[in-house]
Amino acid sequence: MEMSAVLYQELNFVCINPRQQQGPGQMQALVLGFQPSRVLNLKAMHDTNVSAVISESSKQRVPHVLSVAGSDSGAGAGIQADLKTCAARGVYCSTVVTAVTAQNTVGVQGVNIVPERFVSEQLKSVLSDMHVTVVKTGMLPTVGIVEVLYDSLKQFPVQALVVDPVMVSTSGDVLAGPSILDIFREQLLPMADIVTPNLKEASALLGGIKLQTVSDMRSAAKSIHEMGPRNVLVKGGDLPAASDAVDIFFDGLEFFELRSLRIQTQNSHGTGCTLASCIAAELAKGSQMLPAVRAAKHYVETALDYSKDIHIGNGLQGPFDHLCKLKTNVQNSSRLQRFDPDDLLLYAVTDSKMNSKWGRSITDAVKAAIEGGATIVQLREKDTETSNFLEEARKCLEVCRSHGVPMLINDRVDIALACDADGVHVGQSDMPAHVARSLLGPKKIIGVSCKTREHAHQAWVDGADYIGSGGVYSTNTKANNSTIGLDGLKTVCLASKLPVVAIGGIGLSNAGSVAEIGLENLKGVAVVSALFDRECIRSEARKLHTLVSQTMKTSAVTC
Ligand SMILES: Nc1ncnc2c1ncn2[C@@H]1O[C@H](COP(=O)(O)OP(=O)(O)O)[C@@H](O)[C@H]1O
Ligand SMILES: Cc1ncc(COP(=O)(O)O)c(N)n1
Ligand SMILES: [Mg+2]
Repeated sequence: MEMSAVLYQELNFVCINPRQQQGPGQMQALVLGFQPSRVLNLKAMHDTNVSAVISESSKQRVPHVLSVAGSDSGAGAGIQADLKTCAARGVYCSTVVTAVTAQNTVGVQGVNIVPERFVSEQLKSVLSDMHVTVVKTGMLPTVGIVEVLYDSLKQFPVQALVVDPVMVSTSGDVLAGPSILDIFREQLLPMADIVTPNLKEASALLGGIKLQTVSDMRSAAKSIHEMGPRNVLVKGGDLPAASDAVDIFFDGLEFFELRSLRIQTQNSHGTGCTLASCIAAELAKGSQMLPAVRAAKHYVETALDYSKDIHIGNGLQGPFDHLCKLKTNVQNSSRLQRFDPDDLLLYAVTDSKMNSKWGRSITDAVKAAIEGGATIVQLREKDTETSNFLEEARKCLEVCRSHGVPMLINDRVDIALACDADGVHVGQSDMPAHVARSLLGPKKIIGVSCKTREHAHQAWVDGADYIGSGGVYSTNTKANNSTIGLDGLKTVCLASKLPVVAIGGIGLSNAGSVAEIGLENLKGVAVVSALFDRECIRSEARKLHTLVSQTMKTSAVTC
């Protein structure tokens, strides 16, 4: 069973229709992290026929999102935004139109609701034939339409359901009235893998309470989670006086505060639809939930930034350009976000020997690590020739950028400069951090390996952004590396104000002990073999992410 799970995952989710592949479908659902109860109708897997799974791979089914939403004639939001988002993310998108709106940059001038029997007919046409991976919902204007959707999903189960509970447009026009709230709470939310209300929608779901602060958003996410969805994202695009765009993600156990720069623009019509369809697209490609949400937030930020000055229409709510990446080399432009110490939580460090041992490219390994939950990546390629390294670094950077994950280069400042990586990590015998800083400039991230108080102090003086401290335990990825143990790690943490990531021999068996030392500036663990010397990088990353984030949270409370 375990073996099949591993093999199935490495096939990159080719078999995506659980109705036709009940055994492997169940397996895939588990690997993707969706609870079997959500993947309706699936039978327990007793005897996975691995060869059948492999032959399925030759069919090359594409990841497919079905958008069940309203049409926006101005094409900034609704079905049109979903189609463009999925296209931009390389995912097929089919559509079931629930309403046709006459809408522009001024507001919504009219709404024509599609009769529920015809919504049902559209759902049947698509779901009975087209191997949908993920359903994303937007404007669901009547109780009857929610009912037919619920029935269709029971009849034709999919791997995940993303619910954007659209009620009011950015312009303030009502798209679905309060009459749908009960059925949302009772039927749709308990079935959802994630629900993504904005402030007004979260307030409506909770009976009209006021939501004005990030702390209110946390309480709202918790209360909405009690209605049954597996994950909740309360979006803070409309948070008053917020300098960052802050969203709160809650998976029932942990809260994550997802921040990005707030782009100064009027062209923010359709951000919610775009965010939800991008989450759906990333899930359809095999991503875990939190990395999918992070990637979607980064995509919205990048597209808003690219489109901040475009001018379409005379109203206050302009559309933005979802396909900006096709027009310029936006994906290779610099990261927008500042360095966030919380990015150190699960720090993946690559190793060329391990990748060749398992027959993987660096890019595939990095992609799997990110999809499993790695929050920052360092390319540490000691045996790769410079030209190959640069080529791979460019490919990896594309993957990292599209997920909003920072990518650093170990030691090689030249490679970091040549590919415009987000920064470097230097050891005590590499280029001094202050020299790297003067070459890379103030915006890049610089990390320094430190074993002692003195190293930590020097890193601060040199203008480093974080410290990598270790080896905490012994490791065979670094020859002649002395270990400092948990005590040495504590000494370094206490000696510095810089955020610290622990490194050296850390894996599932001991990451918990590291994370529970409970010092405020210990922000995460860096792992090499525990990810890249494993058959299934994605599932190892997922397990490590859960372990480290939960342990850190508990220790932070008790300290
Ligand atoms: N000006 C902005 N700059 C950057 N991100 C933004 C901006 N406005 C909204 N967002 C982000 O867009 C996403 C959609 O949020 P929001 O606008 O609140 O939803 P909705 O469109 O449903 O009202 C969220 O991730 C939010 O943080
Ligand atoms: C058909 C349709 N669906 C959804 C929205 C919400 O988008 P926004 O909140 O950005 O106005 C919209 N305006 N129109
Ligand atoms: Mg908005």
